[in-house]
Amino acid sequence: MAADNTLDDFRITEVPGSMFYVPDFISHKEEADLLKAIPSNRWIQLQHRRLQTHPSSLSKSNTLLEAPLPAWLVDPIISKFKSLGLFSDSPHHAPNHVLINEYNPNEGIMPHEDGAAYYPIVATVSLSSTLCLDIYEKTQDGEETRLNSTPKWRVLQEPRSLLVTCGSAYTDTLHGISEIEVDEDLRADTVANWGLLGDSNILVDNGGKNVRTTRVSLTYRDVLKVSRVGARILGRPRG
Ligand SMILES: O=C(O)CCC(=O)C(=O)O
Ligand SMILES: [Fe+2]
Repeated sequence: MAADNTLDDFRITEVPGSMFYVPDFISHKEEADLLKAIPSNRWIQLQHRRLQTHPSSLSKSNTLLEAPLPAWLVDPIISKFKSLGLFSDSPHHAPNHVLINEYNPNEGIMPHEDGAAYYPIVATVSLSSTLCLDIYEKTQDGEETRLNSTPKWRVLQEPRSLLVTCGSAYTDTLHGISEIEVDEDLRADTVANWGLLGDSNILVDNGGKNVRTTRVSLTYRDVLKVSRVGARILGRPRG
């Protein structure tokens, strides 16, 4: 990413609402440093991926106990967000929560919405492997909101890239990662962010296929409800 780029240079115009894809958002060295810094003892193993949350997971009422993010999750990523103006309109003007997901080949995440616990912006940094994020349109059927069973768009996430989803792209769609080993039929007319990719030639040379290896994603969000109870326990006066 060049220093004079603005977020609008990276808009995925095919997807309504606001979605942006920034290739090479971080360097190879920054990627390697992040992978090394991820603590090996904080993973929670799920059936189809493993994950960890920083500074901690949300309570049942979707409240975050106020605590700083670890330094390695702040620099360089949040400084780079600031230079793009990301999170400037969100309540805390910066992300306060990071979810780290790790997917082996054949692993993924079911279509879902990120929901109302967060301000409607999510910024995802991808590490190690390329894969496709499937985006589904919600359709209104009378009172009922339904999910179309086939993805409407596919966004390819390369290692070191940033994907930003906000506005109606956040509220009116679902996203998921299919549990496959190879993403196929990757072409200009099937990948929404094709023109923004860092290296589309590698896909062309590979017959439109991407063979997945293990991918790690860092999803940055601003949790709306923050409790200061932790600060009080640490000795701040009440009231
Ligand atoms: O790994 C990703 O890119 C998506 C993760 C995700 O959707 C989530 O954690 O809510
Ligand atoms: Fe999500």
